[in-house]
Amino acid sequence: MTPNIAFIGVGNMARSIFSGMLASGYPAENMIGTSRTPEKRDYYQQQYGIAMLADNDSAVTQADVVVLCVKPAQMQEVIEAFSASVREDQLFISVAAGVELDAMAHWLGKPVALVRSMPNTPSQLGVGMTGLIANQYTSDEQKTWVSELFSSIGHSVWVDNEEHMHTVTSLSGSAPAYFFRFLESMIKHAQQQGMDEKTSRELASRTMLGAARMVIELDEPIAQLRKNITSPKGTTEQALLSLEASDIDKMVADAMTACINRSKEMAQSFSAKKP
Ligand SMILES: NC(=O)C1=CN([C@@H]2O[C@H](COP(=O)(O)OP(=O)(O)OC[C@H]3O[C@@H](n4cnc5c(N)ncnc54)[C@H](O)[C@@H]3O)[C@@H](O)[C@H]2O)C=CC1
Ligand SMILES: O=C(O)[C@@H]1CCC=N1
Repeated sequence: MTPNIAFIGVGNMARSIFSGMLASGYPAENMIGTSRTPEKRDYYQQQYGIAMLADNDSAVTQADVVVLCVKPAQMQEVIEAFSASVREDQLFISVAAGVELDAMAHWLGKPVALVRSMPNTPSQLGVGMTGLIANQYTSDEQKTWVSELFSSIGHSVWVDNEEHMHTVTSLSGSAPAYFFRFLESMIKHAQQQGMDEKTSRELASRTMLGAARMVIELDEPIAQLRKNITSPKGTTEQALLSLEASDIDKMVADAMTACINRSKEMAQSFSAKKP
């Protein structure tokens, strides 16, 4: 039987997950979403055909699996408000950055299966990348089901140490934004050279896609793929020398460290809210 899934707090991430699931054939009649905003409820219900409710408690009651998609700062209040309706046969999956299993288990108040995930927005196209970790009440069967769920919207990896979720956030959860930012700079510069936005966007973004596919599909070191493009005394060499002069390793390490530090800071502040 297909499990009923409730998405608590439908926004960017919930939409990315359920639209990917719908595209891979998960039935809309087995999905419920919640939102406090009437316009959003109407929009998602009409656009995606899933039932949209205002009441989290009612959505949780109807669900076999509950996907918690509110912002990290809202998680405690939202979970505690429906915790009386939690059943021990349910599976909870959180997508929130920086909210640890321990804190969520405490707010849920019962020994329930709980998975912390860190997905990303490419999930909406079925090419997401998700990091996962489960608590001690999650069975192997439930873990397999969760792997299958995230496989339907891309790829997933389990980590065995929750500390690694900070690194996952910096490598895949937040990272589409770094790549978008890099593309924005490239497209802006091409436009400064007089090329129109549409043409520059197509050239740069299809190149990013092609480069990523080469890394994934060809069994070659990334440095070798780079060297294959870099003719001695050629054009690429000059671009790469310029990136090295700007200390690209440091720039990237600083950005990832800032992401990791914020994730750790959030984990600390949410766990501190436990009595
Ligand atoms: N956007 C992204 O790329 C990623 C986001 N995440 C995580 O996903 C979660 C959601 O992020 P976004 O979707 O970007 O935020 P969002 O703001 O687009 O979505 C959150 C939604 O929750 C709704 N909401 C707030 N309080 C509610 C309540 N009491 N009852 C029902 N709905 C309520 C809001 O109206 C909003 O539509 C966060 O915890 C974030 O850390 C994780 C990975 C990637
Ligand atoms: O920026 C954030 O906090 C969320 C988590 C990963 C991507 N977006």
